[in-house]
Amino acid sequence: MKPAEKSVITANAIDLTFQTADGPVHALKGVDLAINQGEFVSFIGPSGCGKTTFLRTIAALETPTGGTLTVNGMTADEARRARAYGYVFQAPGLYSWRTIAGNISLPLEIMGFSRSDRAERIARVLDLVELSGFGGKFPWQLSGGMQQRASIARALAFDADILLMDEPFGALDEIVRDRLNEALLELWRKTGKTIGFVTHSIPEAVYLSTKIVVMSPRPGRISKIIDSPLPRERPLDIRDTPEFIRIAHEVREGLREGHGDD
Ligand SMILES: Nc1ncnc2c1ncn2[C@@H]1O[C@H](COP(=O)(O)OP(=O)(O)OP(=O)(O)O)[C@@H](O)[C@H]1O
Repeated sequence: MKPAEKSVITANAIDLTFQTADGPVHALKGVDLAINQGEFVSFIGPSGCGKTTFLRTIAALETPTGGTLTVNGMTADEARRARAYGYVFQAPGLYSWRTIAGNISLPLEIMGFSRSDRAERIARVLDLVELSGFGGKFPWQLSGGMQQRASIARALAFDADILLMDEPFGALDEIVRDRLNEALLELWRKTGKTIGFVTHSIPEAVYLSTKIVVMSPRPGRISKIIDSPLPRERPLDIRDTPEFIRIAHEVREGLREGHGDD
């Protein structure tokens, strides 16, 4: 097997049922997926189809009620303890009383990195997200897009080779989102990380991904997996090409089919 084809996340028949006061909620049913090293995988689907739950399951923030999941050959729980991934939430979640550098430093402090190692890592990740020079600022001094870049820097600081991102740009306007999409692709190409990315946006999923996982609700399941033939180098205007429009159409069809049994 070529190194590029090594599966880093493997899900087999994952089921997850939440017990609620109103009865069981089948958030995931029979989810099978292999994510290879260096892939950029987007999860798209209507509200409630289990995108966040699946990402949280990979990160051992939820425990499946059935099936098996491995991350870097470990259980999700072992992978979490081995710090196999960074996790980026929808809201930047930066502490207002800490500077940007201080926010990035916090998990590193908890993990016991030395002061000089922390300083070196903070400088490197700020550079990666193009925020060099902003380390001394407080979150409220930065725009929403810059704050989200800072939260990505925080997730990158301990060098995990997997990055899990739950709709990180959902709250941003389209122009800022375009810029961050470009920056994220650039970062992905530079670092070779494996990325799992939740989105509601078809163009965002098609622009970013090597693989698009279309999900459908009740119960949450994968209805279609689309491997993108687009090159890894993607200027924004690739969105006007027939190939891009064809893939976007395929995703839209997948979403429609997933709704067929509603
Ligand atoms: N902790 C929980 N307890 C009970 N039900 C939950 C819990 N977390 C999620 N659910 C339910 O599981 C289903 C899947 O939710 P999930 O948040 O994963 O969907 P999603 O596709 O990410 O939705 P959205 O796009 O709105 O974020 C939903 O019906 C949701 O209400």
